[in-house]
Amino acid sequence: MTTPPRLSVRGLRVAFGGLTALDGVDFDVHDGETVALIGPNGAGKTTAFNAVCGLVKPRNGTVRIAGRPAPARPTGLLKAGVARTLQGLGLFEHLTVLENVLVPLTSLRDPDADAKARTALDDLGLTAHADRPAGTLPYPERKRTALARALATGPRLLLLDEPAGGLGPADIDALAETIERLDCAVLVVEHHVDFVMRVADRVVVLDFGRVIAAGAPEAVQGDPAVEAAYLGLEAAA
Ligand SMILES: Nc1ncnc2c1ncn2[C@@H]1O[C@H](COP(=O)(O)OP(=O)(O)OP(=O)(O)O)[C@@H](O)[C@H]1O
Repeated sequence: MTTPPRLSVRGLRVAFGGLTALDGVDFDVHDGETVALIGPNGAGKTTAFNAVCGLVKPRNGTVRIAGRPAPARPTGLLKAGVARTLQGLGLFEHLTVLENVLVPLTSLRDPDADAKARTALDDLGLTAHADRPAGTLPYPERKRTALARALATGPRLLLLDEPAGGLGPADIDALAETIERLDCAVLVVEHHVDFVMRVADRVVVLDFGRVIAAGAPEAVQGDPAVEAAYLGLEAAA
């Protein structure tokens, strides 16, 4: 029997009132693979991400994690080995960096919570900031705190919504190195084309709620439909 993909999305359809945001979207993410979901503004990337996280309820379609229906609640997702970072970061600004990273580990009642949180902080160069309230840190460090919080749980599937957004070149480079070191499955929604081309094993391109191309980054980059829909616009900007 073949192993099911870590994440499998089939026939995903999401509508907001009369607006169809996603219309029959299929994609998979396998263990050890980084898949980027790209597309122009309004293409449906965040909606797809939110449907995978259970934040948006699809009208049709399925989201499966390792062959099982994806849990909708945050703790259920964590137990299924899924961690995510959101565009808005969602940090508890008055809690320290360490306390923020401890939050999901505590909800999982992990007996090694403290050691895992400190290791994640160390891995992301945040140890010196461990006892500072998260809200007092500069944006790149707050963003790394959100990533540390996700990585501390040891996810099998990591979902990243615009991880490079708002970062400068040095921080984007460090982020790419961090992602390249991971051995879990990664789904990343991102606008930054160079970053996507660097970290993604496969790229899925959405336009008007449909998948218009999927494949290796170089193949997708040269696809005329993609150039017209997204990369062309981006290059002309
Ligand atoms: N909560 C909502 N209510 C109504 N319409 C929504 C909602 N969320 C998204 N949409 C609409 O659904 C479509 C897809 O939006 P979505 O945010 O998923 O696109 P995106 O590809 O992530 O865009 P961006 O790159 O700008 O973040 C857009 O037309 C958007 O206006």
